[in-house]
Amino acid sequence: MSEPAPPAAESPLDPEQCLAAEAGAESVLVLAGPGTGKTTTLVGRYLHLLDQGAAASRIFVSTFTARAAEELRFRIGARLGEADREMAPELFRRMPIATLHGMALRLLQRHPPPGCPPFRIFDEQACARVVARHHLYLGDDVRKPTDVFGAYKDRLMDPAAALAEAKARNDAALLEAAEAYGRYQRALAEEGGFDFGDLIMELVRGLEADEAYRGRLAGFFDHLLIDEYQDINPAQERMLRLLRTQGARLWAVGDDDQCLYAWRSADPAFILGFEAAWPDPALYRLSRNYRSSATIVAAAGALISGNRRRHVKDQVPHSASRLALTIAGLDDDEDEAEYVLRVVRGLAGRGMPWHEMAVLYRAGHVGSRIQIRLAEAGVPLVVRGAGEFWQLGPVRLVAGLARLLADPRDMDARALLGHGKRVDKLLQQAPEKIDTDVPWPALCRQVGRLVSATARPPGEEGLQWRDLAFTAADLAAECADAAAFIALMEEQRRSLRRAEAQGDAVVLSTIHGAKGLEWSAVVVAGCEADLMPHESSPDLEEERRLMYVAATRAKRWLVLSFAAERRKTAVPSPYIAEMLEGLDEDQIRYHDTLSRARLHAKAPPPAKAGKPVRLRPELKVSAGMRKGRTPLKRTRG
Ligand SMILES: Nc1ncnc2c1ncn2[C@@H]1O[C@H](COP(=O)(O)OP(=O)(O)OP(=O)(O)O)[C@@H](O)[C@H]1O
Repeated sequence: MSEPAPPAAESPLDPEQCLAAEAGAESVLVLAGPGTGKTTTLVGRYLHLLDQGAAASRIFVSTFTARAAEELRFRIGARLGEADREMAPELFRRMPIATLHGMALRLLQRHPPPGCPPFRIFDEQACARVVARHHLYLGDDVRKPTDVFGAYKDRLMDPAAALAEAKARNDAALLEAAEAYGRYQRALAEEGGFDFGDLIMELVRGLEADEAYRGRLAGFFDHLLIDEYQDINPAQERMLRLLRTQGARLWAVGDDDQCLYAWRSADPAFILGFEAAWPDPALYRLSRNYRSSATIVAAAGALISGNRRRHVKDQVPHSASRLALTIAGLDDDEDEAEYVLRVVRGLAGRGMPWHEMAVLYRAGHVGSRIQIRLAEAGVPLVVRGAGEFWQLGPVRLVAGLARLLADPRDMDARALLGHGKRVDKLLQQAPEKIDTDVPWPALCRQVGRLVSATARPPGEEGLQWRDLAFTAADLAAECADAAAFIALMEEQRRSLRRAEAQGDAVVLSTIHGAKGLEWSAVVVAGCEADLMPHESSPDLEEERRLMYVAATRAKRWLVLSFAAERRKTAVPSPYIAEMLEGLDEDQIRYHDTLSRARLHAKAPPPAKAGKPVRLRPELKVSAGMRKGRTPLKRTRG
């Protein structure tokens, strides 16, 4: 990971933040909305503890991601530097600031519990290989097997407990999952592997089983400082409980409205029930939003008030700015990418550094067209989450297979396809399913359909897979022939690398990847009814929280964009209207009259005059595919 940029000097804490930072109770929860300075207060708490004589090595700080841990370490280091209290580098490096998984790993490696076997960490790919080797796929096409096994671990259930639950409920799908889980754990054990979920589970097992061991480990810490407490799951809560048995104080910050990880067993009940769950509890609230304009605070507040299961929080915007929120209703993803380019260039023209801008989206494929367009136009960018478009699994399969079918001697195409069961299956089916005697664009569309249909993983990931496969097929079909496509790919890959190499860059990220961050200008792209809330999500409150997190990353400029067609006719997300409810007319700006019409129309108006209208019958080729696009204009920008 690259080193984070030096943090800006931090402001002194306000009175509410000071009270929270200096709280004396045994269990403290600081409950507050976005931008109210929770992380800032956590840094303040840390410094306060040092002032009180606490040793840095005995203050454990947990963050949600490893990147956040590094940023926090940096922020604390900078504050100590400002106060001429620099730490010895070795001490600084060893400060226990990590994710809860990271801390479990550290403890297991340095102080293994009695009976814990030596282990290697298996990352996501290694775990997927175990699943493939042992055919641990589940009949239910909704969730990935490793997610299902992970969810058991998040609830501290071993295979025996999973089996008992399945039998008690007499549920065939649960039984299948529990049996597969048992085989997965046996396979991991044979290879001496621990996956991520095993770390906390093993540590908890050791702490629970052995009182002396528990006493020793719990004796390491006097303070546990937990950021993003809303995303804690049962296994993590248990770990904290056990690490407190020697009297460590718990100090947590969180916002139930930003709980985004229910699918990883995060449970807002932990933050909602904090006071009943911990000894000598004290609740502190922060009410001043230092991040966002009055407009953004009002719009986000109106949105989140639609959720029922939450703590209601009043927020006072520190900034009185009523700068308007912009709504842009575009024709399609290509038009949206072009629009985003205009927005970022416009802001850069007004002097805003690139790194103060972000484009956020619910589903990775929404970002792909934008990623390519910005890179092509020479805008420096970094992609968080999914990564470079041409390296993504389904994209490589489409590009590789289309090129290989067009020219069986194209060795680069073979390399692009890679190897594995999925590739074998595709190559086996291609001669039967694909007519190679058709022009290049039609060939690409057939390949897109085949990749989407045959090689798709289950669940939401499968929907993303489908969309990425179709986006890649669309881009390929826009070229005249395979040679033109190869040239396009190369040029775009080069511009993406060039764009990434520069330090000052626009961030493109999924909303999940934007947690805890802030930018002066944020475009939330793909605000459409089937993406926000996502069509595959059963939890509408969590979907609204996602939109809330996206909107509240913005300091001054917030743009919500939607397309009238994204492979099929699309309608705006209901969340846009919910946000506008909180605003006055002067706080809303429409990109153009069509955007206003599209937002308020019962049936979406047609595309702008002068643009070729994509005909619905073409969609019959395949749900989700479209044909007849104009060639990518190589001269624009
Ligand atoms: N007392 C203060 N005075 C001025 N600015 C502040 C103060 N406290 C926090 N800020 C600023 O407010 C912004 C948000 O702070 P921070 O990231 O700590 O909020 P947060 O509550 O953790 O947000 P989120 O929940 O969205 O992650 C930052 O730019 C921070 O510098």
